[in-house]
Amino acid sequence: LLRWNELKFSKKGLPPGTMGWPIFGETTEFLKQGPNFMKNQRARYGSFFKSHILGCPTAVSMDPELNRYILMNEAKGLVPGYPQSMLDILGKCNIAAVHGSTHKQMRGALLALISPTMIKQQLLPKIDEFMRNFVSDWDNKIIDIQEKTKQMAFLSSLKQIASVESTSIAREFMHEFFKLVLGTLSLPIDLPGTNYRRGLKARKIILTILKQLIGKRRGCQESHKDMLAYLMSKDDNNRYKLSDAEIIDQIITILYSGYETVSTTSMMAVKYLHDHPSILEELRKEHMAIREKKRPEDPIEWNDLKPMKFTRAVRKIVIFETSRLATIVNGVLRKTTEEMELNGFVVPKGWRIYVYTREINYDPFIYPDPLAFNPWRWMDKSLESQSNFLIFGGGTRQCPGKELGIAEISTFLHYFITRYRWEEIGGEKLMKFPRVEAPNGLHIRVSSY
Ligand code: HEM
Repeated sequence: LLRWNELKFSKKGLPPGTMGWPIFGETTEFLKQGPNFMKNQRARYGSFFKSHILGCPTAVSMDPELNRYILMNEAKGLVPGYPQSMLDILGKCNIAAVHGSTHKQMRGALLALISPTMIKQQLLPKIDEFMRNFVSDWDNKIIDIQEKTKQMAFLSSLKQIASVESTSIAREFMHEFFKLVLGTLSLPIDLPGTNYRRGLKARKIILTILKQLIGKRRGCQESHKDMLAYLMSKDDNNRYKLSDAEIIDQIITILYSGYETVSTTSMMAVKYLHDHPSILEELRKEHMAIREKKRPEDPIEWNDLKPMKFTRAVRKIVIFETSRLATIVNGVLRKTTEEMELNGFVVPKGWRIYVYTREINYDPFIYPDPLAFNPWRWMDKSLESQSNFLIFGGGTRQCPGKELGIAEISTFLHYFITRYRWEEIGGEKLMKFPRVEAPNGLHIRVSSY
């Protein structure tokens, strides 16, 4: 069978590599060996090789030049290649499901919602209020920081989107949203009891909740200041007039894209800071200095996040060094809409392309002593502007939520480290691949500082 499968994919010009078993390909090896699978294949076949993983013939690129080309050239037929289960559940108007002018329209509408001006004037006050309340009653408790950061990422977004907080709607929405996320990461088998089926059901319930919210807003005179109000606004300030279906998928996009990225980065920042007490102390000193200039009820403002020397470093600690070392995002997926030549090889139509960026994070030439948690390396600004800095993706789909994500995580850490000290209960497993997660949670004992 292995031989037969290799022959089936031995068309002239394809990139080198192996395809594994019919149907299953090399998925088991990929998931079991993790990053070593990719490293071994690269050692044998070079930085551009073929494989068959997660249900699709796939060309894997670990070549920096080629990665850049792929990310910049969506118009040449290199469109997002996320799994069908994900697109079914996230909706037809989801940003990863649309291309060309529709993508421009949806991305433009999103950028207008989360621009620096919007963050400064509207979102940060909401984030601040949310974070200070969210961490307010953790004293003397044992908490699962993984569970808490997941709730934090979701509920903070929901507050920014629809000013909904700690109500029964928020709880129901969160419950369904967690099922939706699981569904997007599962095999698309639509049978009773599968995560995929549950995810589709959760989408239906979420649609009903959002339609009711939109209907209520239309029926009342009260004015709101949140993302939903902006999306629904008919005045000239809103250049992008979206249909209700588009508004709903846009909201699901915002919730989904900022969920695992923000929650996992926050959890891992708490973990790394716990493991590096001297870095935590330095960080805390600076944050205490911000607090001392304020009354207890004063919020964190844009200016607190921007110019201060150390807060700049905080941004980097939480986002860049944590994302680099933990590799929150292993890479991004594209697919070919037609047969094309890449690096002198032929990639057939419909193949998936895995722009696998994980190994860049541990390249000792870019990051000396790459396995050390050393936030100060990011004080050298040129690291961030390098073309192989792909923590937030690159090209036409580079993350539009970068500043918002940074603002959320920074504010969370501000309130957490200025109010509390914490210790890990210890001994809990932490997985780094294929996703960063603590299968049994990450429990910490929190006490006031
Ligand atoms: C630490 C936080 C974050 C990280 C590491 C991160 C990372 C990424 C990466 C790697 C991509 C590229 C995906 C691709 O090329 O296919 C991306 C795209 C995207 N991100 Fe983020 N992200 C973060 C936070 C956020 C937040 C808070 C939002 C909220 C709105 C967001 C919204 C998006 C959207 C909508 C896209 C798709 C853009 C498009 O297709 O045009 N992200 N992000």
